[in-house]
Amino acid sequence: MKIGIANDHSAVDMKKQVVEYLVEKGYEVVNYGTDSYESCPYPKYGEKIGKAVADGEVDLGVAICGTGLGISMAANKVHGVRAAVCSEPYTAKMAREHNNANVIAFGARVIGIEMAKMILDTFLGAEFLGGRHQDRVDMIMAIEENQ
Ligand SMILES: O=C[C@H](O)[C@H](O)[C@H](O)COP(=O)(O)O
Repeated sequence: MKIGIANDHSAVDMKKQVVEYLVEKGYEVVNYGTDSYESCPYPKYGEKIGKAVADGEVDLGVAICGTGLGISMAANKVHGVRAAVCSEPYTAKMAREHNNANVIAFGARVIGIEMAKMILDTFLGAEFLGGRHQDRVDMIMAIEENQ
């Protein structure tokens, strides 16, 4: 499975640790930046990871900023993206099983690397359940179509 990852300046160190972890686990990881500590706008990186997922360059995305909020908001503006901010594993599991999230986001200023690893393990190990959840996800995507 190919995982894309993008972050702003607040999450460079966490991104490096996450990439190392995912590569160790056997995932192919594509880094969309930033790798600089210089202040930068999170919407740029939210759009990058959103487009990478929407265009099928990667199977799933990881988005990290200070809180996970801004970068996920930006990613969610890309057609076809369902980005979910998670600070613990239960939400990460539901994000995949119920919401078919294709981008997971978290905050480098909110959680530590060990929690990030647990969240990623849970998210990447879960599968969309379909059924009644498919209808609801279809309704989310229909909102985009109707704009
Ligand atoms: O949602 C936004 C993110 O948490 C950003 O990482 C944060 O706003 C950046 O803040 P600062 O410019 O103070 O580093």
